[in-house]
Amino acid sequence: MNRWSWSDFQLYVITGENYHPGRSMLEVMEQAIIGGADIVQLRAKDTPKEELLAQAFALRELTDRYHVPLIINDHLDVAIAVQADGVHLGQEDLPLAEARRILGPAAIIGISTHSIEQAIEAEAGGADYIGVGPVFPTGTKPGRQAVTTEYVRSAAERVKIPWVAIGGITLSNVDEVIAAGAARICAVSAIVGSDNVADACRAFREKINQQQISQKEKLSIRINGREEQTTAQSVSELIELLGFAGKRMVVELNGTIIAREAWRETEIEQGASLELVHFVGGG
Ligand SMILES: Cc1ncc(COP(=O)(O)OP(=O)(O)O)c(N)n1
Ligand SMILES: Cc1nc(C(=O)O)sc1CCOP(=O)(O)O
Ligand SMILES: [Mg+2]
Repeated sequence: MNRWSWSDFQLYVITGENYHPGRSMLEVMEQAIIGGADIVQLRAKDTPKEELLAQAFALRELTDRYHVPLIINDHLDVAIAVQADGVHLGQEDLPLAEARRILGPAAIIGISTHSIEQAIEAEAGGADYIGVGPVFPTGTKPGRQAVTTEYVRSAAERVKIPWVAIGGITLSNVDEVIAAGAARICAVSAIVGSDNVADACRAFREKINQQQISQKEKLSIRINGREEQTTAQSVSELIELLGFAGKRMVVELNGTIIAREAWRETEIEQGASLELVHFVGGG
């Protein structure tokens, strides 16, 4: 069965009421969902509990209508009261083990991490996903040191559970974050502060999808012992892309010499190993 699972999410949108004066949290988040937010978090740091609870009930009703998972930031009691799908906890919030004990195995528990050590600890502790950030400095969390795309790169290499890049991510810098290995993006200001929230979400999703398509199309191969990525599908295409077209070459593919006449129909597959010898000069 090909069912969507919450962990397939690509775009995670968090509320940020200060960013949209004159528009309600609900209308902004509905636009975010229409534009493609596939997971939503209620985060309202300075809102009194009673008001927060009312917002959570309203957002639960909205997210249920669109079948989008709802995460509550910090407050387990609110998450339980509104039957949210889970909670998001920071390094200084309730410990993960306590939250799991209270919420049970079905709840989605996300943990903020700011280093690979914290990521590994959260993964080992049973987190369902982690936040990786802040990638860039952000006014939403002023004074926090940016972890840079270096941490995104380490997360891409080492974290096995779903993880989402967060912090100062905009349409102008998201390509860098995706190029560093992020498959999931989270944003507050760049989305809820946008004049057209739905279009902002569409644009984020488009960027995530574009990068993933081009990553998928690339093959990892070895050329003369070096790891390379290529879009070439045949030996002749590879020779052209490398700028050797028309040159005198010997091509060995996976230990077999390939005659020039066979270059066009000889396919290059994932993991192929090539030795390319280019003869310089005459004779
Ligand atoms: C998806 C996601 N990642 C990180 C955070 C930040 O959580 P925390 O460090 O607890 O900070 P506050 O949001 O509580 O100020 C998040 N909320 N969501
Ligand atoms: C809430 C939050 N947590 C972060 C973390 O790194 O843990 S960064 C962040 C702010 C994200 O907002 P914006 O998209 O406006 O930068
Ligand atoms: Mg928190």
